[in-house]
Amino acid sequence: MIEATLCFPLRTSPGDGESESQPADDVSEADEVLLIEKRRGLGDGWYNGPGGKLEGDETPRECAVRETHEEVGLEIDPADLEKAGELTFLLDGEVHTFCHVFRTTAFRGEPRPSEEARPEWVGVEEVPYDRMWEDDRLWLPGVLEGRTIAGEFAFSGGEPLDEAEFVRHDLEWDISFTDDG
Ligand SMILES: Nc1ncnc2c1[nH]c(=O)n2[C@H]1C[C@H](O)[C@@H](COP(=O)(O)OP(=O)(O)OP(=O)(O)O)O1
Repeated sequence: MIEATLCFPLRTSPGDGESESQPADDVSEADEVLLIEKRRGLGDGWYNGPGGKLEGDETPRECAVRETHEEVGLEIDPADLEKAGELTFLLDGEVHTFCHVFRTTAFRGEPRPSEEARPEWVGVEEVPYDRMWEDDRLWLPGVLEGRTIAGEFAFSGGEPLDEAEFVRHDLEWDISFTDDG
């Protein structure tokens, strides 16, 4: 089983008379989310949050910080990540990937592209779900509203996961995580 992370930085778009966007004080104020267009690997060409697989003995929180920095250059204090979800992706009845989802309104730097990803700020009401994993439209809107989710998503048809058929899902909202990563 692969253990992976996704991270969704959120900010407030510039108001009248302001030239720059600001990190939001909390999720309810945020109206833009940083997505990436993936340039390689699983989900190549699709939009997603920055993230990827855990390496060595790092924690999910450390992984989300490292992947966000590697992919788009933002710096995040691990303590500023809020655990928002636990997603289990099944392929042909077996757990393929367990994914920890984080969001944050506190980060430093400006996003820049990398070999792995092209970053793009998008309005939380304009997320391009037709260019994302099919399951994202089921859970990401709630995560961007500040809710928590435990979800199970079943795919069928063999590897690779991003070419398999999405067949079933089960969602539980507003849960407290026993382990916040
Ligand atoms: N079904 C679904 N919906 C939404 N997001 C995902 C899935 N399946 C997934 O695997 N994912 C996410 C989980 C991870 O964040 C990425 C996949 O990670 P990947 O790009 O393979 O990991 P990296 O460590 O960045 O890869 P390399 O650096 O080794 O290329 O997609």
